Order: sequence, then structure tokens, then C-alpha cells
Amino acid sequence: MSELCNEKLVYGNLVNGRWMESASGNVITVTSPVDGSFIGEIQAVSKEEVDEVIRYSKEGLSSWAGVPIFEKARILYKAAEILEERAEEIADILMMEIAKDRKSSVSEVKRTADFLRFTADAGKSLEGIAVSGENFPGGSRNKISYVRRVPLGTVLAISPFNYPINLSASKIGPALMGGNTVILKPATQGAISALHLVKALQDAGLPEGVLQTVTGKGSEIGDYIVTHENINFINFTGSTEVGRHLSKISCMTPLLLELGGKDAALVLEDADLKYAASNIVEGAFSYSGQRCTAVKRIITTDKIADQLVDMLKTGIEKLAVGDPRDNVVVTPLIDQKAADFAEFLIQDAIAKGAELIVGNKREGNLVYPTLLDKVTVDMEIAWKEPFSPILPIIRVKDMDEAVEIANRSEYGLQTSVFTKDINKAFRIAEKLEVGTVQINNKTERGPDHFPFLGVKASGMGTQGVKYSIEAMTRPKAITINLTE
Ligand SMILES: NC(=O)C1=CN([C@@H]2O[C@H](COP(=O)(O)OP(=O)(O)OC[C@H]3O[C@@H](n4cnc5c(N)ncnc54)[C@H](OP(=O)(O)O)[C@@H]3O)[C@@H](O)[C@H]2O)C=CC1
Ligand SMILES: O=C(O)[C@H](O)COP(=O)(O)O
Repeated sequence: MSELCNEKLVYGNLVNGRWMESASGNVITVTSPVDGSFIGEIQAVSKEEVDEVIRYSKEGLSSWAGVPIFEKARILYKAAEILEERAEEIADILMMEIAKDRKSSVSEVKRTADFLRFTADAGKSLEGIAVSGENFPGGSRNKISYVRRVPLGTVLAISPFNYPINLSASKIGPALMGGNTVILKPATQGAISALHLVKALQDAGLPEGVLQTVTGKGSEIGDYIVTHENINFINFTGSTEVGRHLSKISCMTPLLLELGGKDAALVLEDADLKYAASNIVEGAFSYSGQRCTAVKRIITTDKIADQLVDMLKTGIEKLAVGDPRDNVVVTPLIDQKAADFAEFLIQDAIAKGAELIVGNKREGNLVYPTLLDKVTVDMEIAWKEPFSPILPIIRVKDMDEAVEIANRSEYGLQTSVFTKDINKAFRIAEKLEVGTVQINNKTERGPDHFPFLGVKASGMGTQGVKYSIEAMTRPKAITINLTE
């Protein structure tokens, strides 16, 4: 197989510079969550093939680490250009493979091109430092340490279904600029989109063995790759359940984990309610709520709740729902299981007394945007990550209680605070147990050079261009001792 896929849309894996089918003959058929249509077939690699890929990665390491940084950057700039040229073609695949609406699909590809350029720039500005021994008591100017960052080795990048291009590139780009070789294990649903990203990087001139892929069900080959002795770093984005499992089995291999969330929007009584409502609707329902950073609960007080609910309802009723190829916001969920879970959360809340404002309608795996008011802490939707278009409102007596409920979640990704009083916003922000607090904006990851991290069950370590390069490199000190 010389190219990414053959005429029957059977996709290979990039192995040491060549697109290869698995010798086992095992493939996985990827169908569309939109209409069940055939998207393609991907390889289910065997353990022996995983060993082979890891061996090539190890072999490629010293030559890639030795490539000058400006040359590494040149390849990423070129890949960004290729991605932009192919944006429409790749967006078409994204739309059908993961049911992402057209506008968001195109924007994911273009955002990734920007990400690669910014990463190349950041990599170029990495500099070593020299530290003089004389700064520490008893030290001397004759002792000088030259400290620079060196690669960790082979990075295993594991990406989720919801941003197959961007969340693969956000691992691959910084790992490569840091001098590592990379093996990508994309989510099975989303793998075909991710392989197109890899093809763009290959076409940009990456040497053989520097970036390779392994496709196959995470539940079948995941543990084997993760525990392989020649994997030096694991960069994972996905569910807390899988993340916890990986952190248990990975032994001494360092990990970066970006996991689930239950981001809250705290709306204070002095907030610009119209702005907050429209901003929250966007944050909660874009890509049908299938974003780790989606607004997943509103916490507010009785005094403004009715007014806020009316505005939210108006915004939600305007959302276009349906086929991602049309100009819509809410599209079918990734699979029936996800829709079943959404339905369970809605029914559980209604049965326990939540007030249904809008939604609670389902056609197959298409779940209509749903707003639930008067949600209480005994309901599953108060705590579970729905990963679907459901927005619960929890009413509290004051902001102390709001902060307490926000912090009671097992997750700690982001929280929004809507208020016109910056002093109050700051004081509340200081109390929130999350990686990032957004003041007067929905929770969101971008722009992609900001630090992005979750605390508690939301993750471990920090992403974001410069932070990701740092996470996937380590300092190496060479100490010179002058004798005269
Ligand atoms: N904090 C953050 O930055 C983000 C977090 N997320 C979170 O991701 C979740 C949704 O993504 P989803 O794809 O469903 O997540 P999953 O955890 O189901 O899967 C993520 C990746 O892990 C793989 N995987 C599964 N089991 C193993 C294993 N034993 N060893 C190695 N890899 C494995 C999957 O492969 P396969 O597909 O083959 O099963 C996939 O590539 C949500 O919880 C969301 O909040 C999403 C985006 C951003
Ligand atoms: O997986 C996700 O949810 C993404 O990290 C979200 O990115 P965004 O908040 O910038 O859209």
C-alpha cells in the first residue's frame, strides 16, 4: 500500500514511512453516526506489529533528535499549509465520521494548522541556559552548568473521538518539536480523520519512523502499548475511566492526562444575563455538548433564575438540530450508547422532580438540546458528565453555596463566573478547585497556547503549546568545571 488508503477505502497504518495493512488481515469497519454509511476500514494491529512500530520509533530517535530545530519547524509549517489546502476534504470526512457540523469541522482543521505554526515558533524559541555555581553559598564561578531541554524518547499519543485532528496534533506537534518520535493511537471512531492529519505531516517531509500510527480497539491493544518498555511518555486525552486505568498500569512511565469534566457556570445576580445566557448556550450545546469543556451545569440563585431560564430557553429553541452537512449546531451523538446514557440522565432528573424546560426528544442517536431547571444534588445529572446536549440548572441560596457545589464535583477542569463585579469574580475564582476559571466567558480550551489542565479527576499535567513541549522534554545539565 503506497498511499493512506486504497480504492476500497481500506486505510493502512504509517509504519516506518509506509502505509501498511496488518498482516493479520484484521480490520475494523468505521461507519457514520449520521446515517450508518460506510466511511472506511482501519487496521486492527497485532502485538507483533506494535513491537515493530515501537522498534522503528526507537531507531528513528537519535537522527530526529539531531535534526536542527529550524528544520523541524520547517516541516510543521509545511504540514500546516497542506492541512489548509485540504481543509474542505478533511472536514467532509470529520462531518461523517464523528458527526461534527460543517462549520466546526472546517474550523478544527484550520485551528490545527494554526496550532502547528505556533508550535513551530515556540519550538524555535526554546533556549538553553547557563547557570553559574557562585549563586549558591560555597559555590564558585569555576562551576558552570549548561542546561538545555532534551527529548524523552518515544511518545505515545492517544486521542479521543471528539477532536481527532486537533487533539492528535496537540500532542504530535509539541512532541516532535521537542525531538521525540511519536506513535499515534487515535480513537477508533475518528481514526480516519486522524490518519489524514498524519498523511499531511508525512507529505510535509517527516523522515521515516518519526511519526507512526497504530489503529485498533483501545480495549484490545491499549494495555499492551501503554505498558511497553520502550514507550517513554504517554500523552492521553479521553475519559476519566480510561485515564485512571492507564495511570494504574503505566508503572513508572510518565503520563499527561486530559480527562473528563463537569464545568459549571456560576451566574451572579449582577451579571449581564442576556450575554451570559447566549454565551452559555453556545458553550453547552456546540458539537452537541461533546466537548470536555462544554458548560455542563449552571449554578445560580432564585432571584435571577426565572429570568435566566427564559433567556436560555429562547436561545436553545433557536439552535438548529439535525444533519451535520446542513448548517446545524446539534448533531447526532457519536453512538447509540451515548444517546441511551443521555436519555437515562434526563429521565432520572425528571423522575426526581427536575422541571423540563425544553428538549427531552430523541430520534435514534440524535438527542435534542435539553434544559432542566430545579435540578437537585440527588440527581445523576448534577454530577455525571453527560457528553451530550443536556444543561441542568441548580438553584442555590447564595454564591458560597454555589462554590461549595461547584467544588463538590469529582472533576476540576474549568468553571465560568458571570458578574460585572471584578472583585467578586476574583474572590470566587480563588476558591474554585479547577485548572482554569473563565470570567465572563463560557468554559473553553482555546486559544491553544493558553495552559490547559484539569485537577482532581480531570487530569494530570499541563497542555498548551509551550507547556506541552516542556512536558515532553526534560532538562539535561552539563556541568563544566574550570581548573584555572
Ligand atoms: N480534558 C480534555 O482535554 C478532554 C477530555 N475529553 C474526554 O474524553 C472523553 C470522550 O472521549 P472518548 O474517545 O469517548 O474517550 P475514551 O476514554 O473512551 O477513549 C479515548 C482514547 O483512549 C483509547 N483507549 C481506550 N481504552 C484504552 C486502553 N485500555 N489503553 C489505551 N487506550 C485506550 C480509545 O481508543 P478506542 O477508541 O479504540 O476505544 C481512544 O483512543 C470524555 O470523557 C471527555 O471529557 C475529551 C476531549 C478533551
Ligand atoms: O475536547 C474538548 O472538549 C476540546 O478540548 C475543547 O476545545 P475548545 O473548548 O477550545 O473547543
